[in-house]
Amino acid sequence: MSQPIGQVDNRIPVTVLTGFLGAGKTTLLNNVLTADHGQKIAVIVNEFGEVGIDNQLVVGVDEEIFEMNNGCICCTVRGDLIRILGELMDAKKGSGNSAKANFDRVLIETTGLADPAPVAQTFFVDEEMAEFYKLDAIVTVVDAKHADQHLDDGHEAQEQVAFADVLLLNKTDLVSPEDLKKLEQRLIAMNPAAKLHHTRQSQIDINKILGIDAFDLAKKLEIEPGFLTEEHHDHDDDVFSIFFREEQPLDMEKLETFLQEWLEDHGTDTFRYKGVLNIQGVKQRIVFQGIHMLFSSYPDRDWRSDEKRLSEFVIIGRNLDTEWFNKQFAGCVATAVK
Ligand SMILES: Nc1nc2c(ncn2[C@@H]2O[C@H](COP(=O)(O)OP(=O)(O)OP(=O)(O)O)[C@@H](O)[C@H]2O)c(=O)[nH]1
Repeated sequence: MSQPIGQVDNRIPVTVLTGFLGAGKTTLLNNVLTADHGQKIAVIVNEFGEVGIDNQLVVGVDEEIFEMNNGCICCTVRGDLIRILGELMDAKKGSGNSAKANFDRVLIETTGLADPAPVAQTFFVDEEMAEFYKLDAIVTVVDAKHADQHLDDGHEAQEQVAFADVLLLNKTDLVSPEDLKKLEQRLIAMNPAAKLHHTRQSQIDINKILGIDAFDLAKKLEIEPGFLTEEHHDHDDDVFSIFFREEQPLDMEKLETFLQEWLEDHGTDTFRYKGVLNIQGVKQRIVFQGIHMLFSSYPDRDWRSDEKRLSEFVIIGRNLDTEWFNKQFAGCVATAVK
């Protein structure tokens, strides 16, 4: 909803952070949350899969993180999004839980499988939402290494690029300058209006992504004339997730060996795998990150004495053999230390 000319727009700005699985959204979110900007940001995180791993990977800061799991923000959990936004709005207006009122902008990280259009739609179709919130920009993180594959393959990645107000062409360290140029041209052809920045580790001056007043409803209606009225359910139904949880310590080598074996033949269909692991003999949590054939792990903070040590791991992709994975995971439990 636009404001009459001359009237100050006091609405709460909302930034929607999108980008395909593993592109660098959580990395960007962490950069924003740790940057010195003095703003209070209410963060809403949505993950595909029953259990969120991202909430464990988001830096510990004052901001409250609202999690929405078990579904995709653009369909099954859109009700959750509206509820959380409603609660935040009530708190700010003084009629709700005052503990939630301490924010001056909202940042929504969507799952990599989400179509941003219905998320954006939320801020236009409901009058109360539209009066209180203003969609500031849709920021799409693009994985320079895997973008061509994702754009060839799926509708969601294309929508994420087409709907962006800002495109962060991330992971520029993983591709040659020639490939980067080609990809940049492809992105510009798909969405000439978006501002495009090259990034590594999603490093960007936050003034280029927050408070930029870039969302232009008229332009979005040109791309998708049914934007305000249509139901958007263009999902690739073949994509699903497998979740694994184990309280006994794991053997890292066994985990890497079976993943390697799987990826040799199924790397293309294995979009994203990640987890926080309890590894035998290691006093830190091990964060594991994988995207197609590329994976790595690193020690994070020490396990705290007041928390349960456990491993949680999720794999998202197509044609995943759930039975095989469950067996392999179970086989990764470390044998007792001698
Ligand atoms: N080489 C390289 N790796 C990066 C870069 N940016 C992020 N990564 C890594 O890519 C992996 C995925 O990053 P995330 O920020 O978790 O990606 P995401 O988009 O939040 O992932 P999902 O929420 O699972 O869709 C992590 O291991 C990051 O450290 C980069 O510029 N270069």
